[in-house]
Amino acid sequence: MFDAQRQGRLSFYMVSAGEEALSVGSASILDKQDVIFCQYREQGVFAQRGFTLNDFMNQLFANKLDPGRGRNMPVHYGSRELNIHTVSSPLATQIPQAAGAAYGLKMQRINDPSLPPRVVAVYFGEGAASEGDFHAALNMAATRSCPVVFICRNNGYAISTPTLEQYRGDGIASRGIGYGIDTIRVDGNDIWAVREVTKKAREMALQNGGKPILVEAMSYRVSHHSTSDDSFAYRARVEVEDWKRRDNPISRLRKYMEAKGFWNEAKEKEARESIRRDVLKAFSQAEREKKPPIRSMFEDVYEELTPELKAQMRELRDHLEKYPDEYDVGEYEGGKSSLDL
Ligand SMILES: Cc1ncc(C[n+]2csc(CCOP(=O)(O)OP(=O)(O)O)c2C)c(N)n1
Repeated sequence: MFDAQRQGRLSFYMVSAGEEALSVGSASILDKQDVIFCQYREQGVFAQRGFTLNDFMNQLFANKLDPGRGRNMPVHYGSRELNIHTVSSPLATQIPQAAGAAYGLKMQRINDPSLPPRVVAVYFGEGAASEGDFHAALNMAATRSCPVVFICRNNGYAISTPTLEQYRGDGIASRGIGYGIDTIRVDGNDIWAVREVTKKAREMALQNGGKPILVEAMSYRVSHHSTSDDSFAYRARVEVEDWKRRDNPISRLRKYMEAKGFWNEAKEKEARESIRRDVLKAFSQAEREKKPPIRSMFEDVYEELTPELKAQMRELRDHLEKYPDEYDVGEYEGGKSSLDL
Protein backbone atom coordinates (compact mmCIF):
# COMPACT_ATOMS: atom_id res chain seq x y z
CA MET A 1 0.00 0.00 0.00
CA PHE A 2 3.00 2.23 0.57
CA ASP A 3 4.04 1.59 -3.05
CA ALA A 4 0.45 2.13 -4.22
CA GLN A 5 0.60 5.61 -2.69
CA ARG A 6 3.83 6.24 -4.59
CA GLN A 7 2.02 5.23 -7.79
CA GLY A 8 -0.65 7.83 -7.06
CA ARG A 9 -3.39 5.25 -6.50
CA LEU A 10 -3.88 6.07 -2.83
CA SER A 11 -3.63 9.44 -1.10
CA PHE A 12 -1.81 8.39 2.07
CA TYR A 13 -0.60 5.35 3.99
CA MET A 14 1.10 4.40 7.26
CA VAL A 15 3.10 1.23 7.64
CA SER A 16 3.34 -0.74 10.89
CA ALA A 17 6.26 -2.99 9.94
CA GLY A 18 8.45 -4.02 12.84
CA GLU A 19 5.59 -3.72 15.34
CA GLU A 20 3.59 -6.78 14.32
CA ALA A 21 4.35 -8.85 17.42
CA LEU A 22 3.15 -6.07 19.63
CA SER A 23 -0.22 -5.52 17.97
CA VAL A 24 -1.05 -9.07 16.92
CA GLY A 25 0.29 -10.57 20.15
CA SER A 26 -1.68 -8.31 22.47
CA ALA A 27 -4.90 -8.46 20.43
CA SER A 28 -4.74 -12.25 20.37
CA ILE A 29 -5.19 -12.28 24.16
CA LEU A 30 -7.94 -9.71 24.48
CA ASP A 31 -11.54 -10.86 24.55
CA LYS A 32 -13.69 -10.04 21.53
CA GLN A 33 -16.00 -8.13 23.88
CA ASP A 34 -13.18 -5.93 25.17
CA VAL A 35 -13.22 -2.39 23.84
CA ILE A 36 -10.22 -1.15 21.88
CA PHE A 37 -8.86 2.28 21.04
CA CYS A 38 -5.98 2.46 18.58
CA GLN A 39 -3.58 5.19 17.49
CA TYR A 40 -2.90 4.49 13.78
CA ARG A 41 -0.08 1.97 13.68
CA GLU A 42 -2.01 -1.05 14.91
CA GLN A 43 -3.21 -2.72 11.73
CA GLY A 44 -2.27 -5.99 13.44
CA VAL A 45 -4.95 -5.40 16.08
CA PHE A 46 -7.62 -4.90 13.43
CA ALA A 47 -6.45 -7.91 11.39
CA GLN A 48 -6.20 -10.17 14.44
CA ARG A 49 -9.73 -9.24 15.50
CA GLY A 50 -11.23 -10.08 12.12
CA PHE A 51 -11.04 -6.89 10.07
CA THR A 52 -10.80 -8.32 6.55
CA LEU A 53 -8.61 -7.27 3.65
CA ASN A 54 -11.77 -5.89 2.01
CA ASP A 55 -12.50 -3.84 5.16
CA PHE A 56 -8.98 -2.36 5.06
CA MET A 57 -9.14 -1.63 1.35
CA ASN A 58 -12.63 -0.10 1.41
CA GLN A 59 -11.46 2.37 4.04
CA LEU A 60 -8.17 3.09 2.25
CA PHE A 61 -9.95 3.81 -1.03
CA ALA A 62 -12.79 5.70 0.71
CA ASN A 63 -15.36 3.87 -1.39
CA LYS A 64 -19.08 3.44 -0.79
CA LEU A 65 -18.51 0.26 1.27
CA ASP A 66 -16.44 2.14 3.86
CA PRO A 67 -18.65 2.49 6.96
CA GLY A 68 -16.96 5.88 7.55
CA ARG A 69 -18.34 6.90 4.12
CA GLY A 70 -14.97 8.13 2.93
CA ARG A 71 -14.79 10.95 5.44
CA ASN A 72 -11.55 9.96 7.09
CA MET A 73 -8.00 9.90 5.81
CA PRO A 74 -6.72 6.45 4.86
CA VAL A 75 -5.66 4.27 7.82
CA HIS A 76 -8.36 5.72 10.12
CA TYR A 77 -10.14 2.40 10.42
CA GLY A 78 -12.89 1.61 12.90
CA SER A 79 -15.33 -1.22 13.50
CA ARG A 80 -18.42 -1.26 15.66
CA GLU A 81 -18.76 -5.05 15.19
CA LEU A 82 -15.19 -5.65 16.38
CA ASN A 83 -15.51 -3.16 19.28
CA ILE A 84 -12.70 -0.97 17.95
CA HIS A 85 -13.27 2.76 18.08
CA THR A 86 -12.37 4.68 14.93
CA VAL A 87 -8.78 5.90 14.73
CA SER A 88 -8.57 9.64 15.25
CA SER A 89 -5.58 11.76 14.18
CA PRO A 90 -5.19 14.26 17.04
CA LEU A 91 -2.60 12.48 19.15
CA ALA A 92 -3.49 11.02 22.54
CA THR A 93 -7.20 11.89 22.47
CA GLN A 94 -7.95 8.17 22.54
CA ILE A 95 -6.22 7.74 25.94
CA PRO A 96 -8.69 9.67 28.16
CA GLN A 97 -11.52 8.33 25.99
CA ALA A 98 -10.33 4.84 26.87
CA ALA A 99 -10.19 5.67 30.59
CA GLY A 100 -13.75 7.02 30.31
CA ALA A 101 -14.97 3.98 28.41
CA ALA A 102 -13.42 1.73 31.07
CA TYR A 103 -15.19 3.70 33.78
CA GLY A 104 -18.40 3.19 31.80
CA LEU A 105 -17.84 -0.58 31.65
CA LYS A 106 -17.15 -0.64 35.39
CA MET A 107 -20.36 1.27 36.20
CA GLN A 108 -22.40 -0.99 33.89
CA ARG A 109 -21.18 -4.06 35.80
CA ILE A 110 -21.90 -2.46 39.17
CA ASN A 111 -25.47 -1.89 37.97
CA ASP A 112 -25.76 -5.32 36.39
CA PRO A 113 -23.31 -7.90 37.84
CA SER A 114 -24.52 -10.51 35.35
CA LEU A 115 -22.64 -8.69 32.58
CA PRO A 116 -19.39 -10.35 31.44
CA PRO A 117 -16.13 -8.79 32.69
CA ARG A 118 -14.59 -6.55 30.02
CA VAL A 119 -11.55 -4.32 29.81
CA VAL A 120 -10.57 -1.47 27.55
CA ALA A 121 -7.21 -1.64 25.78
CA VAL A 122 -5.69 1.52 24.37
CA TYR A 123 -2.64 1.81 22.14
CA PHE A 124 -0.44 4.87 21.72
CA GLY A 125 3.13 5.84 20.86
CA GLU A 126 5.77 7.15 23.24
CA GLY A 127 5.42 10.48 21.41
CA ALA A 128 1.69 10.65 22.15
CA ALA A 129 2.57 9.98 25.81
CA SER A 130 4.08 13.49 25.94
CA GLU A 131 0.60 14.97 25.54
CA GLY A 132 -1.31 16.19 28.59
CA ASP A 133 -4.11 13.79 27.66
CA PHE A 134 -1.87 10.84 28.56
CA HIS A 135 -1.33 12.16 32.08
CA ALA A 136 -4.98 13.10 32.60
CA ALA A 137 -6.03 9.65 31.44
CA LEU A 138 -3.65 7.76 33.74
CA ASN A 139 -4.64 9.79 36.75
CA MET A 140 -8.34 9.46 36.07
CA ALA A 141 -8.05 5.70 35.50
CA ALA A 142 -5.99 5.29 38.69
CA THR A 143 -8.24 7.34 40.96
CA ARG A 144 -11.47 5.86 39.54
CA SER A 145 -9.99 2.32 39.38
CA CYS A 146 -10.94 1.79 35.75
CA PRO A 147 -10.31 -1.60 34.07
CA VAL A 148 -8.07 -0.33 31.28
CA VAL A 149 -4.80 -1.63 29.85
CA PHE A 150 -2.68 1.23 28.52
CA ILE A 151 -0.35 -0.17 25.86
CA CYS A 152 2.47 2.15 24.89
CA ARG A 153 4.29 1.25 21.68
CA ASN A 154 7.75 2.65 22.27
CA ASN A 155 9.16 2.44 18.76
CA GLY A 156 12.02 4.91 19.18
CA TYR A 157 10.64 7.78 17.11
CA ALA A 158 7.78 10.25 16.94
CA ILE A 159 8.17 11.22 13.28
CA SER A 160 11.66 12.79 13.45
CA THR A 161 11.88 13.07 17.26
CA PRO A 162 13.99 10.26 18.73
CA THR A 163 13.28 9.09 22.28
CA LEU A 164 16.46 10.85 23.44
CA GLU A 165 14.65 14.12 22.80
CA GLN A 166 11.19 12.87 23.79
CA TYR A 167 11.92 12.29 27.49
CA ARG A 168 14.68 12.46 30.08
CA GLY A 169 13.28 9.82 32.43
CA ASP A 170 13.27 6.06 32.03
CA GLY A 171 10.79 5.83 29.17
CA ILE A 172 7.06 5.63 29.72
CA ALA A 173 6.93 2.77 32.26
CA SER A 174 8.34 4.83 35.12
CA ARG A 175 5.42 7.26 34.77
CA GLY A 176 2.90 4.54 35.62
CA ILE A 177 4.48 4.05 39.05
CA GLY A 178 4.08 7.77 39.70
CA TYR A 179 0.34 7.48 39.17
CA GLY A 180 0.08 4.38 41.36
CA ILE A 181 -0.50 2.13 38.36
CA ASP A 182 0.95 -1.37 38.16
CA THR A 183 3.29 -1.30 35.19
CA ILE A 184 5.29 -3.68 33.11
CA ARG A 185 7.83 -3.19 30.34
CA VAL A 186 8.06 -5.92 27.73
CA ASP A 187 10.12 -6.79 24.67
CA GLY A 188 7.53 -5.77 22.07
CA ASN A 189 9.27 -7.77 19.34
CA ASP A 190 8.73 -11.06 21.19
CA ILE A 191 5.19 -12.18 20.43
CA TRP A 192 5.15 -14.76 23.25
CA ALA A 193 6.30 -12.20 25.82
CA VAL A 194 3.67 -9.73 24.61
CA ARG A 195 0.96 -12.39 24.90
CA GLU A 196 2.08 -13.35 28.41
CA VAL A 197 2.15 -9.74 29.59
CA THR A 198 -1.20 -8.85 28.02
CA LYS A 199 -2.79 -11.93 29.60
CA LYS A 200 -1.53 -10.94 33.03
CA ALA A 201 -2.41 -7.27 32.48
CA ARG A 202 -5.97 -8.15 31.49
CA GLU A 203 -6.39 -10.43 34.55
CA MET A 204 -5.03 -7.74 36.88
CA ALA A 205 -7.18 -5.03 35.27
CA LEU A 206 -10.26 -7.03 36.24
CA GLN A 207 -9.21 -7.71 39.85
CA ASN A 208 -11.09 -6.11 42.77
CA GLY A 209 -13.66 -4.42 40.60
CA GLY A 210 -11.09 -3.06 38.18
CA LYS A 211 -7.86 -1.10 37.95
CA PRO A 212 -5.58 0.28 35.25
CA ILE A 213 -2.37 -1.37 34.08
CA LEU A 214 0.36 0.24 31.99
CA VAL A 215 2.37 -1.81 29.51
CA GLU A 216 5.37 -0.35 27.72
CA ALA A 217 6.28 -2.50 24.75
CA MET A 218 9.73 -1.79 23.32
CA SER A 219 9.98 -1.96 19.55
CA TYR A 220 11.36 -0.06 16.58
CA ARG A 221 9.62 1.79 13.75
CA VAL A 222 11.18 0.13 10.73
CA SER A 223 9.16 2.09 8.19
CA HIS A 224 9.05 5.78 7.45
CA HIS A 225 6.52 7.51 9.71
CA SER A 226 4.04 7.71 6.83
CA THR A 227 4.06 8.24 3.08
CA SER A 228 4.61 11.95 3.86
CA ASP A 229 7.93 11.24 5.59
CA ASP A 230 11.47 10.39 4.49
CA SER A 231 13.05 9.04 7.66
CA PHE A 232 16.54 8.91 6.15
CA ALA A 233 16.61 12.67 6.65
CA TYR A 234 16.95 12.06 10.40
CA ARG A 235 18.28 8.52 10.89
CA ALA A 236 20.88 6.38 9.21
CA ARG A 237 19.81 3.76 6.70
CA VAL A 238 22.14 1.28 8.39
CA GLU A 239 20.29 1.71 11.71
CA VAL A 240 17.04 0.63 10.05
CA GLU A 241 18.62 -2.24 8.14
CA ASP A 242 20.24 -3.43 11.35
CA TRP A 243 16.92 -3.50 13.22
CA LYS A 244 15.19 -5.25 10.35
CA ARG A 245 17.78 -7.99 10.31
CA ARG A 246 18.68 -8.30 13.97
CA ASP A 247 15.39 -7.81 15.76
CA ASN A 248 12.54 -8.33 13.39
CA PRO A 249 9.52 -9.82 15.21
CA ILE A 250 8.49 -11.81 12.14
CA SER A 251 11.88 -13.41 11.54
CA ARG A 252 12.14 -14.12 15.26
CA LEU A 253 8.82 -15.96 15.19
CA ARG A 254 9.77 -17.69 11.96
CA LYS A 255 13.02 -18.98 13.46
CA TYR A 256 11.10 -20.28 16.48
CA MET A 257 8.56 -22.03 14.26
CA GLU A 258 11.26 -23.51 12.04
CA ALA A 259 13.11 -24.82 15.09
CA LYS A 260 9.88 -26.48 16.27
CA GLY A 261 9.28 -27.93 12.80
CA PHE A 262 6.04 -25.93 12.24
CA TRP A 263 7.41 -23.89 9.33
CA ASN A 264 9.82 -24.10 6.43
CA GLU A 265 10.88 -22.26 3.29
CA ALA A 266 8.21 -23.90 1.13
CA LYS A 267 5.41 -22.88 3.52
CA GLU A 268 6.85 -19.38 3.73
CA LYS A 269 6.87 -19.04 -0.05
CA GLU A 270 3.35 -20.40 -0.36
CA ALA A 271 2.05 -18.08 2.39
CA ARG A 272 3.71 -15.01 0.89
CA GLU A 273 2.32 -15.77 -2.55
CA SER A 274 -1.22 -16.44 -1.39
CA ILE A 275 -1.28 -13.39 0.89
CA ARG A 276 0.01 -11.23 -1.96
CA ARG A 277 -2.70 -12.61 -4.25
CA ASP A 278 -5.42 -11.92 -1.66
CA VAL A 279 -4.13 -8.38 -1.05
CA LEU A 280 -4.07 -7.55 -4.75
CA LYS A 281 -7.57 -8.99 -5.24
CA ALA A 282 -9.03 -6.90 -2.40
CA PHE A 283 -7.04 -3.92 -3.67
CA SER A 284 -8.46 -4.00 -7.21
CA GLN A 285 -12.01 -4.71 -5.98
CA ALA A 286 -11.95 -1.71 -3.65
CA GLU A 287 -10.29 0.53 -6.24
CA ARG A 288 -13.05 -0.21 -8.77
CA GLU A 289 -15.91 0.40 -6.33
CA LYS A 290 -17.83 3.69 -6.58
CA LYS A 291 -17.27 6.44 -4.03
CA PRO A 292 -20.11 7.15 -1.53
CA PRO A 293 -22.98 9.28 -2.90
CA ILE A 294 -22.15 13.00 -2.97
CA ARG A 295 -25.20 13.48 -0.78
CA SER A 296 -23.43 11.73 2.08
CA MET A 297 -21.35 14.85 2.74
CA PHE A 298 -24.51 16.45 4.11
CA GLU A 299 -25.66 13.48 6.17
CA ASP A 300 -25.02 11.90 9.57
CA VAL A 301 -24.67 15.09 11.62
CA TYR A 302 -28.41 15.59 12.02
CA GLU A 303 -30.86 12.73 11.78
CA GLU A 304 -32.77 14.70 9.14
CA LEU A 305 -31.31 17.29 6.79
CA THR A 306 -31.90 20.78 8.20
CA PRO A 307 -33.33 23.52 5.91
CA GLU A 308 -29.82 25.05 5.72
CA LEU A 309 -28.26 21.76 4.63
CA LYS A 310 -31.00 21.27 2.04
CA ALA A 311 -30.28 24.74 0.66
CA GLN A 312 -26.55 23.96 0.47
CA MET A 313 -27.29 20.68 -1.26
CA ARG A 314 -29.43 22.48 -3.85
CA GLU A 315 -26.66 25.02 -4.35
CA LEU A 316 -24.13 22.25 -4.95
CA ARG A 317 -26.41 20.53 -7.44
CA ASP A 318 -26.93 23.81 -9.36
CA HIS A 319 -23.16 24.36 -9.37
CA LEU A 320 -22.47 20.88 -10.75
CA GLU A 321 -25.12 21.41 -13.43
CA LYS A 322 -23.61 24.75 -14.40
CA TYR A 323 -20.08 23.32 -14.79
CA PRO A 324 -20.59 19.75 -16.05
CA ASP A 325 -17.11 19.51 -17.56
CA GLU A 326 -15.31 20.48 -14.38
CA TYR A 327 -16.38 17.56 -12.17
CA ASP A 328 -16.34 13.83 -12.69
CA VAL A 329 -19.46 12.97 -10.72
CA GLY A 330 -19.69 9.54 -12.35
CA GLU A 331 -17.34 8.00 -9.81
CA TYR A 332 -19.83 8.72 -7.01
CA GLU A 333 -22.70 6.37 -6.37
CA GLY A 334 -25.81 7.77 -8.07
CA GLY A 335 -23.89 10.69 -9.63
CA LYS A 336 -25.59 14.07 -9.40
CA SER A 337 -29.01 12.55 -8.75
CA SER A 338 -28.01 11.75 -5.15
CA LEU A 339 -28.42 15.48 -4.56
CA ASP A 340 -32.09 15.47 -5.53
CA LEU A 341 -34.27 16.38 -2.61
C1 LIG B 1 -2.07 16.75 18.82
C2 LIG B 1 -1.19 16.37 17.67
N1 LIG B 1 0.04 16.90 17.56
C3 LIG B 1 0.83 16.55 16.51
C4 LIG B 1 0.39 15.69 15.55
C5 LIG B 1 1.29 15.32 14.37
N2 LIG B 1 1.79 13.97 14.54
C6 LIG B 1 1.18 12.92 13.96
S1 LIG B 1 1.90 11.48 14.34
C7 LIG B 1 3.08 12.22 15.29
C8 LIG B 1 4.13 11.40 15.99
C9 LIG B 1 3.58 10.48 17.02
O1 LIG B 1 4.58 9.62 17.48
P1 LIG B 1 4.27 8.39 18.42
O2 LIG B 1 3.13 8.69 19.34
O3 LIG B 1 5.54 7.98 19.08
O4 LIG B 1 3.75 7.24 17.45
P2 LIG B 1 4.46 6.54 16.20
O5 LIG B 1 4.14 7.40 14.99
O6 LIG B 1 5.91 6.47 16.50
O7 LIG B 1 3.85 5.20 16.05
C10 LIG B 1 2.89 13.60 15.29
C11 LIG B 1 3.76 14.56 16.01
C12 LIG B 1 -0.93 15.18 15.69
N3 LIG B 1 -1.43 14.29 14.83
N4 LIG B 1 -1.69 15.52 16.76
